[in-house]
Amino acid sequence: MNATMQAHNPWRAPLAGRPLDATVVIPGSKSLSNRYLILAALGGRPVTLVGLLRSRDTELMMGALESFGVRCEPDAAEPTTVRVVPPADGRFRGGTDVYCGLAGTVMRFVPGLAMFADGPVRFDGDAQAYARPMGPVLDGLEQLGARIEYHGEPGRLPFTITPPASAAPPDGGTGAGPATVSIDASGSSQFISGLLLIGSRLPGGLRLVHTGERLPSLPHVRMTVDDLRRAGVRAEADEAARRWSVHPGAVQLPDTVVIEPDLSNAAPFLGAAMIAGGSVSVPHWPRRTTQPGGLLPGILQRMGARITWNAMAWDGDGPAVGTGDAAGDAATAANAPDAGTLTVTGDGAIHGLGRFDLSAAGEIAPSIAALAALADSPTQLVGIAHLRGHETNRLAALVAEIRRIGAQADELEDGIAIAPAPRGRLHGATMETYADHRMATFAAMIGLAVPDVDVVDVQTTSKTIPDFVGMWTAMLGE
Ligand SMILES: O=C(O)C1=C[C@@H](OP(=O)(O)O)[C@@H](O)[C@H](O)C1
Ligand SMILES: C=C(OP(=O)(O)O)C(=O)O
Repeated sequence: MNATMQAHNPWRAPLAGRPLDATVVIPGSKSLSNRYLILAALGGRPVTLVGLLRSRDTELMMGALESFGVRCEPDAAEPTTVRVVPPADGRFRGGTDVYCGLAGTVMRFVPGLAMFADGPVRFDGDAQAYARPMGPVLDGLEQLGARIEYHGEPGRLPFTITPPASAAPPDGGTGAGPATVSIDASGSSQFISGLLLIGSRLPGGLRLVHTGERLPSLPHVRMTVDDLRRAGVRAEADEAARRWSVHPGAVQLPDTVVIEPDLSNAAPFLGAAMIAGGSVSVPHWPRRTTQPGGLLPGILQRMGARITWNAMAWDGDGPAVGTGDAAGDAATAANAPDAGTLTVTGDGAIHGLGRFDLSAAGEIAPSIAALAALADSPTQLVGIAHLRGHETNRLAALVAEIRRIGAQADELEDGIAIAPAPRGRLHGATMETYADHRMATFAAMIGLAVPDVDVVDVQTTSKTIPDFVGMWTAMLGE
């Protein structure tokens, strides 16, 4: 079915007929995949990425890198293994076009690479991407000496970046000291990550100051710092002062990097166990992670789920090795593998969260909102004003779709208030998805409990999941 037919033929979300008993293998993390692709491109020798996400956002990233002269070579037998070969002279090709689609990680991370191109680079994306904020990351590049020409609205796609002659920032060009850049990243953590990723390639390194009141998605900034360190870069964070610094030097990932599953994309599947009852297991769940999806087990537990990791109970922060024998517990913890199987078990009862700050993990808000709409008490998700600049205005979209099925929801200044109705009072509807992958998985979750839910353009899930419908129906045993 092509995209036009999809739009006219919504997908009937399957109702869960019985409790679940499924294991779901989740593809690689979008955020880690696109960071490692960039760090590999900035290196001096090839890197093999194992478990790379192959979906629209990572294809767009690889397309962008290839237009700069980087080679991305998927393994013929295993396409999620990709060898990234940076240009021999370390210089990116300019005079080229980058298409960002609707991918925040492409539109906010790739402009920094244009600093090292040998000519101007023009950036464009989906019409809907023109609404996403871009200004602060581009202001940051201007502070580093780039020239930005906006072809539409200032601070938005499309635009052209002309790099400085030597990627030498005006105030740090001699390499004597770091360039200092001040930006307001309250609209997206990706503005910070996009600048930190290139900091070590600037002659004197980079000192970055966030001037705004709020900083969303802090785990994603920590992920960037962690990944830079993995690539041998000295990076420091003073989160209290909202300052980061990256020392100048080479970027080189290990020869092989294994990518964790996308824990945020696990949310609809794990949440399904709570809605339908029964269990859903996700293998390869890391014991420790920088992904914000690492907060999911704790949140789902609070909403009433029973959680285990490798058959050990979850204590809110991680696997509890609670046998009561302290010495034995310490030994078990030390010997625990780096990854194990996370299992969520539910009985259909879901508790609201009350007032809950989700600023650390805004990208899982749609999945939590689906659970909240089916819960037995209200939830207010706060700290997520910046969701208005995600793939769509997610606060408005969630309010519209929750009301459409007969529950109550209202936009707050920095979030959404959800007042569930008893499940029997909810009713089916054709649910809009606004070209937003997470609004499609939100609708699929609702459809597990509410009959006759049709999902418009379910294919939009391919932004970060290559075969959502196949995975969902397999989970349901259909
Ligand atoms: O750096 C990243 O990989 C991401 C950061 C977050 O962006 P925001 O800070 O704009 O929410 C997140 O929502 C997005 O899905 C991925
Ligand atoms: C906000 C998201 O994506 P992006 O990387 O496009 O910002 C998301 O995946 O929820």
